[in-house]
Amino acid sequence: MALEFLPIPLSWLVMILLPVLFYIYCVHPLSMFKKMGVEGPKPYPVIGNFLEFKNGLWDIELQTSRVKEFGGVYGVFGGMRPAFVVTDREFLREIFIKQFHNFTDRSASSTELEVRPVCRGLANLRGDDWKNVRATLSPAFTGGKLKLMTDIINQCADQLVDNIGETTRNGAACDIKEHSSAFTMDAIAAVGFGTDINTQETPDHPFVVNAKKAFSVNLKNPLVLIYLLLPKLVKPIMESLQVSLLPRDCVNFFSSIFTQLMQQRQTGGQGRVDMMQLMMDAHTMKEEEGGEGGTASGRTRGKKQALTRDDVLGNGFQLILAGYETTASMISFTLYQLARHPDVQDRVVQEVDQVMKDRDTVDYEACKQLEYLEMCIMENLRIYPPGNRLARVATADTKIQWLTVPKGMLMDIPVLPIHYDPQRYPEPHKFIPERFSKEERQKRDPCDWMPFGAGPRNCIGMRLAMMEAKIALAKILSNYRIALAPDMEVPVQLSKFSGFLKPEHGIRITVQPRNSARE
Ligand code: HEM
Repeated sequence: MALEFLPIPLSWLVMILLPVLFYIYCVHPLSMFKKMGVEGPKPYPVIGNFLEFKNGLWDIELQTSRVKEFGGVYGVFGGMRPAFVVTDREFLREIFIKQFHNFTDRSASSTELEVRPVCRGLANLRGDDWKNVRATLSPAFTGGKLKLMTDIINQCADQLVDNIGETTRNGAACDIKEHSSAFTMDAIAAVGFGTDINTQETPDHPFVVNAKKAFSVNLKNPLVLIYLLLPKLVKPIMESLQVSLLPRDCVNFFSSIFTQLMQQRQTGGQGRVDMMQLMMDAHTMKEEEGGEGGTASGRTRGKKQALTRDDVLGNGFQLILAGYETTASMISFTLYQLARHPDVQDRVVQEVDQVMKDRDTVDYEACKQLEYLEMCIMENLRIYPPGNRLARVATADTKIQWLTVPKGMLMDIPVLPIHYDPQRYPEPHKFIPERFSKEERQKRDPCDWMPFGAGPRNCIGMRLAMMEAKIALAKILSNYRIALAPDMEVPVQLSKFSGFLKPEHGIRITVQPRNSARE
């Protein structure tokens, strides 16, 4: 075909233009790091360095070898998106703490999907919007509020102990990951949102089914892959179709749950001071201001921010999910470690017995006294962090030592090579709780242990998660001696492409009721 005004046929023009465009958009940008004098593995057009993940996201050996080869700061392309991979201690301190004002966000507006209500969750917010919503939600996690939550969490933990007893009757093994997940779901729903859903009794409860769907997103999903490779290109399409990375039915389920909860709280409330109520108070502030349509600046009052309906739905959804699988992994993987190290288990049991001698419930004070248990949990989180990457985006052009960081650049922080660095942790594959004694912790750099992130934008739920884990573990160990089931693989096989820590075949344990149980 020839267009009259063209000197050459259109097909020729396309054949010339396509390679030129391909070069401009997919080849030329890949020389960026070379020009900056930053090393890194060789990227390929379109896929960038995605082949680095061909063996999965939990390949400790490969990630550690990359740091050895290229150093503590190197460049990669996630698809066509450039990022600095940072494990150097000084650089980490600059990003997370000293220059936090230049790295407040986790993703850039040009790549973050604006699909409501998911995009309104705290973890996705940027700039002042993030700062204000964080100030609104933070009071839900103070020591005073945590104290009020211990009774409910203890009740959930009692149910957990009973359920373990029930499943393991006659010496059968149980998957402690499944039990822990049901426990953490009940606990977060009750303490955060005042709903008693009792998923421990009903394993196929819609809360569990839908929450699991939210965690099933992984790199095998073609939609995720296309978005990861070419975010800027695919973002407008996904936004116009309102497609988020999470399954629509799961988003719809939780949106309808939180809409009902909002209605309940509006018509009388339940008198609780929990995450839901803090959000509702901030939402009422919104309505007093006259509607839902305000801008971030218009919605700001002091530091706390009035929340729209989407804000409440997005954050409700995110808080439930953030506190569910992560905390369950922490509990079940710690039990896996204790089962593998009977001598450590003995010491924890001794401490638990001592602390629980005059108590029925693991109260706030007891949690503080369970110091050796805390060391075990922390060492387990070093070896098995529930998430393995952190992210920050430069919100302004800046410099860190010799490195020029342009605005919009993604800083990709892989937690595994930091946690398995023999300089930071000699014999890194060994489970040694003593690494987290008070004295050792005081000596340690804040960016050497990052299962909960670091700096002002670290995990908002860290203290709640630690408290839940201590209560559950103390209750289990007061009642049972635990061992790995004969069919449990050692070391535990991880689900390679899951973004969150996941045992491929569960964590199977057997239990022996202790004589001193519930004396
Ligand atoms: C073992 C349990 C948990 C682990 C390992 C964990 C881990 C993390 C990590 C690594 C981050 C990112 C931090 C950063 O970028 O520096 C994060 C953020 C977050 N976590 Fe957790 N988390 C856990 C439990 C919880 C719980 C129980 C809640 C709430 C109920 C929660 C809510 C959040 C929220 C809302 C954010 C976003 C914070 C922000 O952007 O300001 N997490 N968590």
